[in-house]
Amino acid sequence: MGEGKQVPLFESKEARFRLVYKLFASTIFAAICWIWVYRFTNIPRAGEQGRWPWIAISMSELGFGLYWIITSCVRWKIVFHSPFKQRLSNRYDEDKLPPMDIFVCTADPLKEPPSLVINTVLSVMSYNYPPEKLSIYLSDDGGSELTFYALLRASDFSKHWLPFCRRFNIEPRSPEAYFSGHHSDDKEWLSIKKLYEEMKTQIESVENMDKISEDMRKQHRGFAEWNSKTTKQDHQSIVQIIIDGRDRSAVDDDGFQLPTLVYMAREKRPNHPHNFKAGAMNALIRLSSVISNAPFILNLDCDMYTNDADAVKEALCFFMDEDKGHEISHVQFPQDFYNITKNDLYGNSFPVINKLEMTGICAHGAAMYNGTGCFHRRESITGMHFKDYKPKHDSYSKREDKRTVDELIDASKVLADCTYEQGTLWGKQMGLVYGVSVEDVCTGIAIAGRGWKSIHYNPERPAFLGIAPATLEVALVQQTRWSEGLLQIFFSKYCPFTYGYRKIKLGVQMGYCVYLLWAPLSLPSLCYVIVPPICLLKGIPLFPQLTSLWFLPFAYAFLANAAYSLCEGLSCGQTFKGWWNLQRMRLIRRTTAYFIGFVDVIRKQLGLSQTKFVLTDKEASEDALRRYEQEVFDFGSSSVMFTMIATLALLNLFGFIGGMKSVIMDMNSNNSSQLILQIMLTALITIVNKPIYEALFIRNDKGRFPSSVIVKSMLLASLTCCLVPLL
Ligand SMILES: O=c1ccn([C@@H]2O[C@H](COP(=O)(O)OP(=O)(O)O[C@H]3O[C@H](CO)[C@@H](O)[C@H](O)[C@H]3O)[C@@H](O)[C@H]2O)c(=O)[nH]1
Ligand SMILES: [Mn+2]
Repeated sequence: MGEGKQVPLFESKEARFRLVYKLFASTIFAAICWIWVYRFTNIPRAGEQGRWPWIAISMSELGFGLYWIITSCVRWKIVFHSPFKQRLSNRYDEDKLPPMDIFVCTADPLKEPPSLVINTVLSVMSYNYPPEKLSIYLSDDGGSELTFYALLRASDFSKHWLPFCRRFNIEPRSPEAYFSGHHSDDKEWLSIKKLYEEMKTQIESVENMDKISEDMRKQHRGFAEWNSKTTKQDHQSIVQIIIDGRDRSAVDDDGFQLPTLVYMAREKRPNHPHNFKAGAMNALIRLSSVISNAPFILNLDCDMYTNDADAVKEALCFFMDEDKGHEISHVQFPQDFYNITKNDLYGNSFPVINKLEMTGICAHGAAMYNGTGCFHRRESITGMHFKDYKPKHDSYSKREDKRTVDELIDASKVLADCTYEQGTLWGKQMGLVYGVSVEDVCTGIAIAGRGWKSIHYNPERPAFLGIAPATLEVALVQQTRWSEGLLQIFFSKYCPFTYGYRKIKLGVQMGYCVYLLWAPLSLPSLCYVIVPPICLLKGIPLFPQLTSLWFLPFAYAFLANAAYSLCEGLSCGQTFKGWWNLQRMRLIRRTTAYFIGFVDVIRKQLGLSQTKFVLTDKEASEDALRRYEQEVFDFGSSSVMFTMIATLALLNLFGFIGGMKSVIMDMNSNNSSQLILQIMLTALITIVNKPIYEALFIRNDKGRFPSSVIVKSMLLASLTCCLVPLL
């Protein structure tokens, strides 16, 4: 304290050895160009056999090559940021720290059980931060009195939980996560555990009954908001201030003030589009500006509990740095999950994305906003341009709002009404952007375009942990929504290249495209798994001979890329098997979810369908959970995507068998030696797909393919093979 120029509250370090990467990447690029030349100079002449497959494969390789260039962009420069929370504590007394508003979003008491939601809420209530400066808002798009009931119970429990957390300085502070990982015989410990179990049992029994008894209803006037006509899609705005942080009697067992706790279910009417999470967030931004109006906002999904009680302080180090803090709009922590199994069968976790790619984009000044685990500056998320922003250097004194709770509720309710946004800029230039199903990424682009800088911060210990999809179907549905929403952004006015022109650095524009272009990536991928096996069956060669010089770039590009990606995965903490599993999931995603996402975007562009948001299931059946934990594929439903997966796997198996047959029967001919690379490709796809054949032919449990899928895929694949000779 007191030194002339103050030491910074965070530092940024550039990763070393980038030159080595750049050299290596140049060699791959050379190989890619060589392949392009080969494709271009060897096109079969019109009328010659195999002209169209050749053109298709060439286009795919052009697509893959261009995409590769984008992905290497996010690896060009890597910058790691680290905050100094001790310096923050030394510099600011507790009462000088800024208030913080925390938004938790939930949307469905069945897919997101209230017992899960309140664990997230309790974890953020118990931050190592002055509780009177925290205000927690729960947005319930499910409009469910079960969730409201659970939140009431949690507010009672917090009176015991907060002192317990403080006294024993425990981690993590989600009671469920804490108790499932710790044991003690201490008396106080056992008694708090008992209290938690009691609360949980009660909440779960209410969840099971699916209604609130009259007795319980009498306990809080808030229940009067629900009647027999209230449904998820049709109800008035409900706002309840469960704990008023200004109320001197709202204290925990140790006599410390409790954080403010607010429940909100914004108005829903069947004829009003509610814009999903973006709509909920915008209502929260307005509502909180009346009730607490903190300068910083933390946004969490309801399944993301905080795993680091100091996360708020760490984030503030970035915002409050005297030198650079005022330019920063948001600090994004990576999405990590607590239910990832060792080898991550469905590739749900993103170690390489979190550690490398996101830091690679951020190195150019703007971090993606990923919807959860993100701290925002209120002005920037509301829509202000950086150039209009006047940093406030005064300390953050407590707001003295003399209004009563009822007055506050009345003043804020209208802000959550359907009609409030009509004729305003909300969803366009204010708040989160409407109209795309990945509102978070789009909003991040909008904010960067307004001149703000932002930070992606990946701490050693994950600061937030959520639930990853436990079944393949749920995982693919989520990937469909993402790929579709991301491509929608590319085609919208927020396309980084046009919207960001001269406003966002080229590195960031390209970096975003790694994700925005997931959906179109499905086209070359599909081509690569369909055309080669079909051509094999017909004996049409598509790749150079083993003895030809042209073989080299193919071998090098493939092997060097695979080796690099393996090293990258291992260095980011993946296991070898985890990396292998991810390659399979990439193949599956690109040929199913991304393709469906692509088709949906085209339909939307043509005005044939509307934006939707399929909520990710946070619960799975016991049977499904067992398979998930044992890392056994779950194909047990008749999704279209499963038929696609099985058909493509069979097609490659048939292609491989057909190719082998023709080589063996025709050992010495020139043609068969030209087919070797193609056979190797189908063989590789077949090896990667091993679990799919098992689920088709060998397995007997509920996770195998349903017979309808087996029949359909067999028919489709064999029909294709039979039709080939006619082509
Ligand atoms: O109408 C809605 C729909 C969703 N949500 C909430 O949005 C969050 C994200 O939904 P989820 O089904 O868990 O989607 P994910 O794919 O897991 O979420 C990621 O991707 C979304 C965009 O597709 C972002 O909104 C999320 O923040 C980001 O974590 C959850 O808390 C939901 O409760 C709402 O509040 N209202
Ligand atoms: Mn989620």
